[in-house]
Amino acid sequence: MVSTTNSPASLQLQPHQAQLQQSPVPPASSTSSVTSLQKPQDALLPPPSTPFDAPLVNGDTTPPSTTTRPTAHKKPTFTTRLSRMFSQKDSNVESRESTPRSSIVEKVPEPTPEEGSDRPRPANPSRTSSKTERSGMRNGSKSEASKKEDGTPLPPRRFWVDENGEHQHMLKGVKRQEKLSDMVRDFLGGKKKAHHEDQPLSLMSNWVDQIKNERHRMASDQKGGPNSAVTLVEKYGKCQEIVGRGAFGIVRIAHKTDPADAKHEQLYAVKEFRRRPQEDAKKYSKRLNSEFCISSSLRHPNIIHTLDLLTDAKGDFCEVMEFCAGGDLYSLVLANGKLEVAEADCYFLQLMRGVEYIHEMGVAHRDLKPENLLLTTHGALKITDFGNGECFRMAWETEAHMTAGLCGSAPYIAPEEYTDKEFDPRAVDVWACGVIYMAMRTGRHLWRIAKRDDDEFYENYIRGRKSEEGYAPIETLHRARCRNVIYSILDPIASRRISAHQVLNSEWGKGIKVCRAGEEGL
Ligand SMILES: Nc1ncnc2c1ncn2[C@@H]1O[C@H](COP(=O)(O)OP(=O)(O)OP(=O)(O)O)[C@@H](O)[C@H]1O
Repeated sequence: MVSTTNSPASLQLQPHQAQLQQSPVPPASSTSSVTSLQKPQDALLPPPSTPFDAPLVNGDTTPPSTTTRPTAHKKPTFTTRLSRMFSQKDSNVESRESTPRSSIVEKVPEPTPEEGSDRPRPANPSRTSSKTERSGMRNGSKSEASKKEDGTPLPPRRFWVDENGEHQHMLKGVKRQEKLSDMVRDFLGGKKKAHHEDQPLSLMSNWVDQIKNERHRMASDQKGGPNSAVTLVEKYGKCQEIVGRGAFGIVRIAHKTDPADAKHEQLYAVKEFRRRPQEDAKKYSKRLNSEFCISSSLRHPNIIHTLDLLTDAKGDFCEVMEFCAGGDLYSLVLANGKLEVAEADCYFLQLMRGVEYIHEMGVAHRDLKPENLLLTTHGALKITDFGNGECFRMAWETEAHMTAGLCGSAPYIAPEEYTDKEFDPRAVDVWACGVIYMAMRTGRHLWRIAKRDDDEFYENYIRGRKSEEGYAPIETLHRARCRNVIYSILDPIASRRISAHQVLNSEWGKGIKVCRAGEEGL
């Protein structure tokens, strides 16, 4: 039986994590120097960080250590490794299936002859299945889990399965942020520090500098006060609390009172764009317009709904979006450690639906990462931040344009981006989705950077995926059909990688249950 609650965070290692630790991480060289600052979740919080994030400019072919993207300056270099949080119990027990060797992902492109040995690995036929394991979590109503045996209240559950087999999410962004604040306080106060400082792939690594940096920025923000543009305020209400920070902008909640019912407020997220250093007015407005043009033309339950682009009193552009009160996926994983299997699967499927949709529309995101996946309180996932978005096919075209250059955050960047050759931007989005899925399932990154010479974890992966044993972190995904899809997504040969459409049509993809909120985007 598996708990479905927000289990108390602990610092336990999972087996594959222990295994990972045995491999010393190469000294933080190129990757550490491009570590990027992550977004804070609210005004109280320092920005959570992934240790190896490196936002890189589209078209920038310099190595990550010398990224030229101005946004990288917001994210300081970190070498300090802090602790991470893992669920105390292994709450991710999932079904083990016996799948015949031939049963791999449907419609997975056939390997090219020269790559024949490196293909989605067959299932281990010795794996057994069990009904209990298949359920993957404790069933029951929300109230059922509200008290412990001794009568003391349990923390509210973020995920559970109803008796009818449907699951539900209940996310409290603010609560999670409080938890993160506590963690920050602990770290600053010197508590819990040493235990896992040296975990190389921790999502929690390298916080301290970010915390300092964030405090500094918050102090300077308070001087300017909230956005006060009349038109913006009139249309969407007053911008108040900060819900997030990006590279050069902050995101606030605007509260608009319903004219028909003064008791009701409509909330919007307002992203304020700041000009990057060395960005002239023309470039600035072009950047924002292209982000706005892309995002406002997309309508899908799993894509953030962008409503408007306005300037505020200071002349800064502000993008108005629907507000997602559940926070972002990064904070969820950071605060809770690895997610439940069905929970992660639900988010993953929503992500793939969003990605399939944008690809059909001729748009690649090019910066998919948990920070850019927003959640509603009921668990609808929405892709946001099209600042690096790319139109690879115009409406009148049938063929996709290839692209070149590094773009995104290091742990999520596909290997072909490090080559001089042009590549399909859709495939790099799909690669990032595979890394994101693994982050949800393990609570950590697979590697710092997908470069064999620079990252031992990635090197091990490339070797492992060809071997009978497979790659340990992926092998912990007990369902063969799931593993096969993940291996097919994380195929280092981009031309062979499966598409979002194929993921959705795989045996595993078709079997994933999405919650109602996720179906409807509510
Ligand atoms: N619509 C929204 N609802 C709720 N929170 C949001 C919304 N949009 C953004 N946020 C929060 O703000 C954070 C920063 O937003 P976003 O990624 O769009 O900024 P950015 O400047 O483009 O970031 P970067 O360029 O660093 O990737 C998000 O990670 C999220 O936590």
